[in-house]
Amino acid sequence: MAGGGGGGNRLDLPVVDLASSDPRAAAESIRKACVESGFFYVVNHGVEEGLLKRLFAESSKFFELPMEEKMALRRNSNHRGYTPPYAEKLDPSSKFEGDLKESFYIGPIGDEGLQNDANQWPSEERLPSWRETIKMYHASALATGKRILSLIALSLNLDAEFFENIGAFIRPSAFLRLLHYPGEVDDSDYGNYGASAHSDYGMITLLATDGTPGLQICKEKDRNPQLWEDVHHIDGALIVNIGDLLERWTNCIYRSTVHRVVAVGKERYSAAFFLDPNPDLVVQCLKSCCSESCPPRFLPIKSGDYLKERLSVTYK
Ligand SMILES: O=C(O)CCC(=O)C(=O)O
Ligand SMILES: [Fe+2]
Repeated sequence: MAGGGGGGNRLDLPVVDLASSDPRAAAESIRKACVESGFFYVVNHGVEEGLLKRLFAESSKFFELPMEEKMALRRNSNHRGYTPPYAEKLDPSSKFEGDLKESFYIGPIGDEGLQNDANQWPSEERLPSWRETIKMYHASALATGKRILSLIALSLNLDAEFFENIGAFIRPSAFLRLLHYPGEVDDSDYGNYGASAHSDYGMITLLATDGTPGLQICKEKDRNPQLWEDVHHIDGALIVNIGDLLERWTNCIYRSTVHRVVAVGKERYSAAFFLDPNPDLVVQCLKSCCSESCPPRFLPIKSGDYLKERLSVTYK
């Protein structure tokens, strides 16, 4: 164990079958999960097992490149590209220089001609099947994310097409973050985190991991002492969690739960897909989630403005 908070209690989160013939029942189980912890699993999610394997293989090929090659693709002003270890601190109050992980961001993928594509890609000579694999995974995760959001809409007694109809998917801000956590760490990093405590910023996150433990959630961040619970891996399932924008839409009925990744002394790979709405979309409390006695807790805000504000405090 390389420090970082130790093991937490084991959690039993619901497993939602996306191929269920009873979407109302699936939506009901999502509602319960979103109210209780903001985390659940999905199975029969439509992302092929072979594609996930290829994604992880390509991810490790990238992170194994020499540091100067990775740094040549350093995160640009459009928030795409490579971030080295220690350059990002998800919990700004952490006493460490930065989180242990290194990561690579791929944003919405532009047209075939790539004129609209602000992404950075490793060269095809170096990693021949990288771009194709990432593009396939991005598209597949986006399709799955939209299906989950239609169930989330049903779970809020809205039409299944609610998010589509308000324009959330016109130019969705869909970012894939490949993550690599080191195995052994130096003594000076004793107690540091792979990813320090944070909530996700947008609508939902779809998380795939290589099965290595480390992810923990804290359902009540203001409780003293905090209770951190392990989110264990289920083969074939993706982990889904609610982000801040859905918490704002639902006036905190659905929870954007704080989570972190502790160092477990073993190398770890994961891929987080953040499905966030069109940046111009105004996010405001749903009518069904407020009343005179329970007024909206947040002012309406443009999705893009909220995400920018949160990102600006995360990076040095
Ligand atoms: O790697 C993980 O398991 C979690 C990553 C995460 O929370 C994030 O990237 O926002
Ligand atoms: Fe996260």
